[in-house]
Amino acid sequence: MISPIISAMLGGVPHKSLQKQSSRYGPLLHLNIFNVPVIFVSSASVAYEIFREHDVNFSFRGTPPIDESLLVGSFGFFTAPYSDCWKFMKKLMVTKLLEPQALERSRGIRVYEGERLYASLLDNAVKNERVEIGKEAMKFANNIICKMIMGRSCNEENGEAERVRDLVAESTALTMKIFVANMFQRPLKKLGISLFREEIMSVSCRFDELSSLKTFFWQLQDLVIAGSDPSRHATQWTMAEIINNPKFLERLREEIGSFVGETRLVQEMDLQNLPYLQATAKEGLRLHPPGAIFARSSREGCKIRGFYIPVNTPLVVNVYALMRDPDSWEDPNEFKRERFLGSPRSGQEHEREHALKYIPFGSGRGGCPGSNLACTIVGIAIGVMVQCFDWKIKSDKIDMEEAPRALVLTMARPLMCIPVARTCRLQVPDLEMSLNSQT
Ligand code: HEM
Repeated sequence: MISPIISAMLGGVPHKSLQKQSSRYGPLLHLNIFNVPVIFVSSASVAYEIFREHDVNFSFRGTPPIDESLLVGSFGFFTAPYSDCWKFMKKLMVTKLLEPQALERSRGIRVYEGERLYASLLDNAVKNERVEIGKEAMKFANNIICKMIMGRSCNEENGEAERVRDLVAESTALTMKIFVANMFQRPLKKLGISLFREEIMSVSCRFDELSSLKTFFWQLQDLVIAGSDPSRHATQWTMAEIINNPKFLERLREEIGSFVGETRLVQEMDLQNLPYLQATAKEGLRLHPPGAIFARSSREGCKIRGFYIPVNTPLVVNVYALMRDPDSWEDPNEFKRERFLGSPRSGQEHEREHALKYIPFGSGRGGCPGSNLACTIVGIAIGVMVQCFDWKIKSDKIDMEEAPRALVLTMARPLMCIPVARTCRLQVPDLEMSLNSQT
């Protein structure tokens, strides 16, 4: 069984191959790979048990394989051990940037960037130019996050912004390698092998060279990477689902039309009144979670379902398999927004059930602190694209194939389409004026 697991991780589409192995051997696999015990989890009930009973024990992502690197060194949010320092950093980040009051203070930034996204797509539409949806979404998310952190977006004119976005994409593309290097570092160290060191250090050094980011703490660079790339993938996958199903597009447009109208651009404040849009984005994240797999490591020995798990055992949670688990979801492979519509149930039981099944933002103490911001970014991007444009594609249907060898769920072929401006009475925003009204 071990060799299919290794080839799953290094060869095909890892979350899918692991899902296949789990459906054959069970939702909790405990394997010894090159003498390294590894646990694979692929069902909601097992994940829930782990994060309910052993959350602190599994809140650490393991010792980074290359300590001096910016991407994996032990000072970032992703790699720092759970400690008072980590808790302090996280609290600071949440209170200053990500909690609802902080998001309220930075709302002007997202309104402005929404208008900028619209103006840029309108320009492409006038020129009948093809756009890569993922690139537009990345630009949008990256500008927002950089502005929220540094007070300004990166400079488009001197190529700085492009370099930052490329480095963010390169960093996420490296996650599979970092993941493997991290998991097998003990046997590799013994053999004197430092896997992928050169590639990781190269991206790290180029990040370090960027003068615009010099003012950042390392942790804030982590935020730029953690926030921009998943938002790009989430927007791209969900737009692909929408374009493939014209009825979805119509229904969303109807909703936006009836609440927002046709004379102003949809924005963040509207999202709470647009349940279809919210449900569409949620379902997009369920079916195509950008973080398809996440890994943690045990800080001490513990028992899970009767099995003893030794200290420093890597735990691999297959988010993708978990959110397509037929025991938790009806028609798990179908894009059904209805599952997130209807009267919201509240109370502990519902929250428990929800936490059990729906984990595109991870779980427990290491879970994503940017989930509210992420839902807003993805919601506005999709809202603007749906409200203002029709989308022409080359073939009848968009190919939904997933790229191989990626831990971040990536489309095998980027979504390219031509925006066609709709005949609505929307004013082209005066970006100069909006800029002055930003907080
Ligand atoms: C659609 C967009 C996003 C998705 C799908 C996503 C998903 C995730 C996932 C799966 C994790 C790992 C969770 C775990 O190990 O349990 C994570 C961690 C994290 N995310 Fe997000 N994320 C998104 C957007 C953002 C944004 C916008 C920010 C902030 C600007 C952000 C900041 C972080 C940070 C700092 C961590 C590390 C947390 C820790 O180690 O304590 N993410 N995210």
